[in-house]
Amino acid sequence: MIELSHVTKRFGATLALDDVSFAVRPGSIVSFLGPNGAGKSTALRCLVGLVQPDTGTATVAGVAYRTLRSPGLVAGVLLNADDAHPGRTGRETLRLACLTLGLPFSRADEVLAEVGLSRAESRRRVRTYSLGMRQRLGIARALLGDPSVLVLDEPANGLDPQGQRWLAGLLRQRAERGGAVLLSSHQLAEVARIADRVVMIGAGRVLANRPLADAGAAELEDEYFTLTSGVDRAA
Ligand SMILES: Nc1ncnc2c1ncn2[C@@H]1O[C@H](COP(=O)(O)OP(=O)(O)OP(=O)(O)O)[C@@H](O)[C@H]1O
Repeated sequence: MIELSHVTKRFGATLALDDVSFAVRPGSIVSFLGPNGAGKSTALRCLVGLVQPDTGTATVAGVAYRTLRSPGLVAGVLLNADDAHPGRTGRETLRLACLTLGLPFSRADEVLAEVGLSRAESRRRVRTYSLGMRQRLGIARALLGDPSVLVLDEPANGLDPQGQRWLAGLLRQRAERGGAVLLSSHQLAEVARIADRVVMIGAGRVLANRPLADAGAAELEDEYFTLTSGVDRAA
């Protein structure tokens, strides 16, 4: 379970989040949608303890992320595909993470295969990776501890169409195994294909929180533009 409850966050004069509440239940995929500056990343950062809400609570698996002893075993997080050190290989990056999480090195090779990074690619330095390859490495890092919660900021960014389809399948598998998946996205077609629910946010406020059911990309696009058209950027 992922839960934000009445979260408000102000940066100086900017009200980035205004009484934001929503939950992601086990077994479901929720997509977080909103214009640039709407507050999506701030909400995700609140969830993983990188931003402290002014009021309200943000929890994963029922507790504040920063109180978890081995967070990577509970919640897999991808906030920025450029987190990995450019001078290390993909495999070294994951092996280091295995050490932190107390996992055997063989787990690094398992997730590398799962995200489709080949043996040769995993032995190249991250600075030589394309955006899509860095994104796959970031997803591998999030999956390493086989967590029941995934928090992913624009995970499909840079993935080719095959990669996007692969990601959709992977996230669906995690949800079917009882995982709670929260991802932010700007790609409406991807959201319509992947998610069970959509939470739309504008100027820090939740504008809609509803199941997607059979809604297609066109319907979602209409709703998105209707809801966000009158909303100013966070101010
Ligand atoms: N550390 C910070 N200091 C000052 N303002 C911030 C900070 N972090 C975010 N903001 C502001 O808070 C608002 C919400 O930003 P946020 O990054 O959460 O939006 P977003 O929905 O993720 O946008 P995008 O789609 O462009 O990634 C913006 O006005 C942004 O400028």
